[in-house]
Amino acid sequence: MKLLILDRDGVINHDSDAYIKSLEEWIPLPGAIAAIARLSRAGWTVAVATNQSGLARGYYDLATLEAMHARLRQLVAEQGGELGLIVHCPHGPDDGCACRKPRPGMLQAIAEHYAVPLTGVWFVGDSSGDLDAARAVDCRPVLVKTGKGERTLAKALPEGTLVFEDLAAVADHLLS
Ligand SMILES: O=P(O)(O)OC[C@@H](O)[C@H]1O[C@@H](OP(=O)(O)O)[C@@H](O)[C@@H](O)[C@@H]1O
Ligand SMILES: [Mg+2]
Ligand SMILES: [Zn+2]
Repeated sequence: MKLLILDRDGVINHDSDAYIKSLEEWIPLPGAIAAIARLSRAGWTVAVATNQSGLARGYYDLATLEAMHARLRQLVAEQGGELGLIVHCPHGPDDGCACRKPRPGMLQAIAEHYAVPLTGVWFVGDSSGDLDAARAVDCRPVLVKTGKGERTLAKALPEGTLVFEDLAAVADHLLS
């Protein structure tokens, strides 16, 4: 099974230090929807693992988050693709959950859902927590320069991290 796991904010859609708090604020990055659709049409299963501490912080509710994800699925479907499982961590930094990145709980949940091993599966993110979560379960850490990627690139990267301009470039590589 060709499985690719994506972070959401800063990889699929624009991110903001003020959080993405509404459907109107959820704006796909250039080429991101097409990248997911291209991969899906080529037989890849594309899943998402996203921290959403804004829920715990009360910035938005679950219905709003689900509206964003319904819009994401709709946009991918309009380009002939299908988005796989979306897993989110609703907790805050002090909740001590197992799912908030850099903990790998969401990656493990995705692997269990599809009954596949995580070793070598690419996890594409824009933050250090994404890369560390990948390393924790032997996924391949992949950094994109969108979202917080340039800030992340300015720091030391986990061994083996691959770097791409954006999600479109990741798709181009995987489909080449
Ligand atoms: O990149 P993913 O995992 O899809 O989602 C990140 C968001 O949940 C938010 O995560 C927050 O971090 P804290 O949760 O406050 O540490 C901040 O970085 C926000 O700018 C960002 O929008
Ligand atoms: Mg992100
Ligand atoms: Zn959590």
